[in-house]
Amino acid sequence: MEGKGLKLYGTRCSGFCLMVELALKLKGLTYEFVEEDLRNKSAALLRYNPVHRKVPVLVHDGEPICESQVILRYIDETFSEPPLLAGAPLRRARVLFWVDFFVHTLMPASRTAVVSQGEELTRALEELRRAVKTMEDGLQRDFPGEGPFFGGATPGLLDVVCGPSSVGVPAVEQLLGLKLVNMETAPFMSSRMTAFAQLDAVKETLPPRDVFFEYAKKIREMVLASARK
Ligand SMILES: N[C@@H](CCC(=O)N[C@@H](CS)C(=O)NCC(=O)O)C(=O)O
Repeated sequence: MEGKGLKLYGTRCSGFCLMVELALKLKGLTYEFVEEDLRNKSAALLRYNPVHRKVPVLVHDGEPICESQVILRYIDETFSEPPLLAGAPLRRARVLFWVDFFVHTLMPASRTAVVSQGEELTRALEELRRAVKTMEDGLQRDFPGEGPFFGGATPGLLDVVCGPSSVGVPAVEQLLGLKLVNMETAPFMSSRMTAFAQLDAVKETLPPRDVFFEYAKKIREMVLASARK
C-alpha cells in the first residue's frame, strides 16, 4: 500500500522509532526515513516537535504526529488493515494496559541497566526482573489460550511495542556480559517475541545485533564518562 507522503524522523536503533517502523511495515506502508543526529537536531525536527524535541516524529502529508504511542494509534486508525488493536473493548483495554506497563516500567528499568554499574545496575536488574515477572503473570491471566502472537492469531500492538527488544536485549546482554532476564521464566512473552522476530517484515526492519550493540555501547560510555566528571 502506498502510504502517501509518510516521512519518519528517527534514529536507527531507538526502540521508540523502531516500534513505529514495525507498525508501518506490518501495514505494508512505504515511507521515507529521515535519520536524525540527536546531538545536532535538524531544524525540521525542532519545528515538527517543539514540545519534546524528540524522535520519533511521523509526518503525514505535511502534518507532524509526535510521541511513539500516539503515532502508533494514529497509524492504526488511519491505515486500518490489518488492525493492530483488535477485539472487544475489554481486550483492547488490557492490551493498552500492558503496552503502558512495558513502556513506563520495563523500558526505563532496562535503559537504566544500560547506563549503570555497581549497586545501581543491581537495583535496575532487580526491578527489570520483577517487572518481567509481573507482566508475564498478567499476560497469562489476561490472554489465556491466545497465540502465537501477543495479538493472538496475528501480530498486534503489543508485538510492535515489545518487538525491538528481541534484538535490543541480546545486544545489551552482550554489552554488560550478563543475562538481563532468564526468559525461560517468562514463556508466554518469550514465545511471542520469538514468533514476531521471525516475520520477514520484522527481520527487514530491526537492525542487526552488532549495530544495536555499538549504539548501546556508545550511550553507555557517554553516560558513564559524564557521571565521572
Ligand atoms: N516519550 C517519547 C520518548 C522518545 C525518546 O525518548 N526519544 C529519544 C530517542 S530514543 C530522543 O529523541 N532523545 C533526544 C533527546 O532527549 O534530546 C516517545 O514515546 O516517543
